[in-house]
Amino acid sequence: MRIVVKVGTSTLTYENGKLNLEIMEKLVRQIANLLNRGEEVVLVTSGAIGAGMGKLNLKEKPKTIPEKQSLAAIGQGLLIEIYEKFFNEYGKITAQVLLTKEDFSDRRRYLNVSYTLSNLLKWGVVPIINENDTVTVDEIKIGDNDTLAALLASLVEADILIILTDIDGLYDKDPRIYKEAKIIEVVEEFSDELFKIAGSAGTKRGTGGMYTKIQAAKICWNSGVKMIIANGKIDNVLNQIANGEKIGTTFLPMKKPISSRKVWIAFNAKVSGRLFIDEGAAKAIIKHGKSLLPSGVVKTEGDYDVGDCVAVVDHQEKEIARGLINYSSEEVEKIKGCKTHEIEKILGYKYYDEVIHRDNLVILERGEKFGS
Ligand SMILES: Nc1ncnc2c1ncn2[C@@H]1O[C@H](COP(=O)(O)OP(=O)(O)O)[C@@H](O)[C@H]1O
Ligand SMILES: N[C@@H](CCC(=O)OP(=O)(O)O)C(=O)O
Repeated sequence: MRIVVKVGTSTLTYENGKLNLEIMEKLVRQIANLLNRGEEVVLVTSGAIGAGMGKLNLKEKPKTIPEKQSLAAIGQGLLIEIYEKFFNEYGKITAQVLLTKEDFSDRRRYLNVSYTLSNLLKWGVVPIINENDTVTVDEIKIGDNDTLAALLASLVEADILIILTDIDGLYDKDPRIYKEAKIIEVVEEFSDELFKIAGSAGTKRGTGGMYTKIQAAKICWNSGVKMIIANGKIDNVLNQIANGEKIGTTFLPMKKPISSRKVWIAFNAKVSGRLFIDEGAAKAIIKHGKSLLPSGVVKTEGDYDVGDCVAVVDHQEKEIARGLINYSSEEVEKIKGCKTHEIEKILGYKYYDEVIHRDNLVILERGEKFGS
């Protein structure tokens, strides 16, 4: 079994920002044991900024980017040093991998990451992954490790993503506000409605709270990866999950997940522009699985080239699909609203009949993404 384990800052650090060595040691021991059982494990760890704060005795997370990036640089080294020490005790080898959004959005880099991780796993090494906070600024940032872990789980085609946090799972209401909140044991079918019950981070140290975990669940659901949110403080939590015991909240994957290429288009590719389409075209691509023809395009926005990823927007300005486009923005500007047989007359050439072929189109209806 291939398992991605994500552990959050709220679990790894004490309120004073210092690392919780006991939790880290138990986590490493459990992962080492999973390896001994023959499982493959990728560890996505937060805590660099938190550990940096602890080291400098800062009580509040600083607001400026250079301060946060400096803290990440200080804390990341510390984190890895401790993980290495503990994994060494169990004779396991680790590899630090720091990623940015571009490693996911650039298809070549994406595939390279995938080959390297596959190789590390083949060698029985535990890749320890975090976002490269020291070099990423907002525009090229994934921003939270729940999403990063889900993208990775999809990339390595994991069987399961386990998100360890400081609460027992997803509650039907934010439990800090509602005392009567109940834990949800299983989510069989992902729905965007789930975002409504998600509150923000539980501690000043965490990022994103349940919202980003639900975002992660959406990626996993579409990619065919099971996801579990569980409390990182439960004894032997990873082994219990690997044994199939019911713990926390389980999100089952979609029965017919979308292909890995379409997952990449939907969740990883950089969106370079927007195509506004009419109601007829929206119906044709959503209900009948058709390609997008120039006749349905009403307006184009952004500067994109052939092969770039664009968002497809309906008459209510709702993003309903994403796809790789067959024409540049300048060409689409000229052929929008035209019949396919007119393309050649207008441009003097024709690459394709379709603006986006259905094989390169992922539908995002009601926020859910489906396709073949
Ligand atoms: N519906 C909900 N169910 C469970 N926890 C929630 C919910 N809404 C908000 N939370 C908060 O999310 C927190 C976990 O997210 P976060 O603090 O970002 O942890 P981590 O550092 O592990 O990512 C919980 O401690 C809880 O207070
Ligand atoms: N990459 C950042 C953590 C970002 C993050 O998502 O944090 P968390 O919500 O604690 O999982 C760090 O190492 O500090």
